[in-house]
Amino acid sequence: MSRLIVISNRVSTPKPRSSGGAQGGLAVALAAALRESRGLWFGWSGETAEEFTGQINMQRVDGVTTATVDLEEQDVDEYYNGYANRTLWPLFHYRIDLAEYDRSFGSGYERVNQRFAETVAPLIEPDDLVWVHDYHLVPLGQQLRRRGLKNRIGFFLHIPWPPQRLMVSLPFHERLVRSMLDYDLIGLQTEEWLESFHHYVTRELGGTVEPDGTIEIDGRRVKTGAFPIGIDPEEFRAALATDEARQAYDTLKRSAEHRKMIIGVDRLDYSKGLAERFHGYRRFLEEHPDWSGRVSFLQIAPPSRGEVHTYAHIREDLDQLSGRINGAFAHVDWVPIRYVNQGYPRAGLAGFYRASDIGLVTPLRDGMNLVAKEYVAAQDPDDPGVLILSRFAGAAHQLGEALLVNPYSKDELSDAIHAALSMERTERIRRWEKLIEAVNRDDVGSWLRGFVEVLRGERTHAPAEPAIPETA
Ligand SMILES: O=P(O)(O)OC[C@H]1O[C@H](O[C@H]2O[C@H](CO)[C@@H](O)[C@H](O)[C@H]2O)[C@H](O)[C@@H](O)[C@@H]1O
Ligand SMILES: O=c1ccn([C@@H]2O[C@H](COP(=O)(O)OP(=O)(O)O)[C@@H](O)[C@H]2O)c(=O)[nH]1
Repeated sequence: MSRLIVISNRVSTPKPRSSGGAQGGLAVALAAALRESRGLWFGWSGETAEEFTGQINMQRVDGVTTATVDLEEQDVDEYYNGYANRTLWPLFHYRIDLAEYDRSFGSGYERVNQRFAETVAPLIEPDDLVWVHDYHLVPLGQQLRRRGLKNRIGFFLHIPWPPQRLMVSLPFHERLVRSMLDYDLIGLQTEEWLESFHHYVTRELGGTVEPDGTIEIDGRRVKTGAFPIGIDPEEFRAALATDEARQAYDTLKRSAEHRKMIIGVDRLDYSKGLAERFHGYRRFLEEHPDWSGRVSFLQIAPPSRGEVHTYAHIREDLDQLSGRINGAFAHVDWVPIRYVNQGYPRAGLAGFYRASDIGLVTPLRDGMNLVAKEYVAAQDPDDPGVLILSRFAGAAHQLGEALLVNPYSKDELSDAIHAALSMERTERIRRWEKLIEAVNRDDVGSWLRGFVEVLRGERTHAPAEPAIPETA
């Protein structure tokens, strides 16, 4: 079997199983594939050095080899904080109003992609299968080809692909997309993003798309497909069975004092629709005063990408917004919103999800959203909670039995919260059974196998995606 080489901006260094170290499903699944193929995971260490030396820090933990490099501060500013998170992230989440372009971001991005390529290329053997991840590394395949690599190289984008009319607002967009033609396979999360990508390729590059998703441009053929990422439901249920999860469950239940609990868990990111969610909850409190003191909303929002100014601003906005809502509606013995700017380990989150009657997952745009799937996996089959899910999250394509909402509409959010709080147990069970079936079916293992089999040429194209229902 050929070795798998995974390349991504961040590398999740495995924690020894003996230490009981918790990791996300993605890291666990990739680690399993890397272990099986005796492969390698390469990326940025998350650290900076005064000068880029290309010195690789190799580690081998539980049969998984990781190789990381430090970047210069200027690299981090221009590549990670700059082009990746100030240019591509907002644009790809349809926020051209927030997208910034600076020539230095573009050159920093190219420089880091070149540095990654020159550092990792000597570690790659002729039979290896190379899998590049995400918007930080779009041109990496091209850089590897320039260094003579003939291997099969695949690329998976974890975030949405924007409509062609937005994509063209990116300076030098054609150059970026043409660099992708050096991959053998390009994967997106859903058919919707895949369609946008195909649309761009046909309209802007004059390419053609064959029925199996292969694109052809100037004699070059690249396979494309939708591969929805998932969680590892078994691993998540195991997290739920730990003492840490039980403690988290008890703490939240005790603090709720028989009130209904609503939970949101998101990185502090404008794409997650947190302000709109708070406004929707406020609308619910205004429209349903009978629920005053009988429901509590816990929003967990760990800070993210704090060096990017748009992220610092949302933090200030949400502090004010939650304060205003609590000021307007709280009683001496009840606050409507508990807003926590801190991250929790997954086992703790599993307990919090289980203790909550509603999972409120309302991003304005999201490649997938694994929190939605984790919330479903954590529920009690005999008395499950209700998932309220944005129709603009990739996860809505698989989780059509959630209450699907337009996250921009306060009214829809308010109505959905009311419907969820009033939903009969039989209806909650009926919906949850469909949801858990989808979570189990489209799990992280089938995502990984699906992509790798097509990249290896063992399968011709991605499995078909079930149609998204028109109504919730
Ligand atoms: O590495 P950070 O800058 O701290 O950001 C965290 C990750 O955010 C993005 O996640 C995406 O991937 C998820 C899994 O496929 C998906 O469910 C979610 O919708 C996406 O937003 C980003 O794409 C990752 O590279 C980051 O590591
Ligand atoms: O305090 C927290 C908040 C989030 N997460 C995890 O971070 C991931 C978030 O993934 P998602 O796809 O929902 O969004 P992203 O942050 O990747 O855009 C999920 O696995 C969460 O369980 C976590 O471990 N602790």
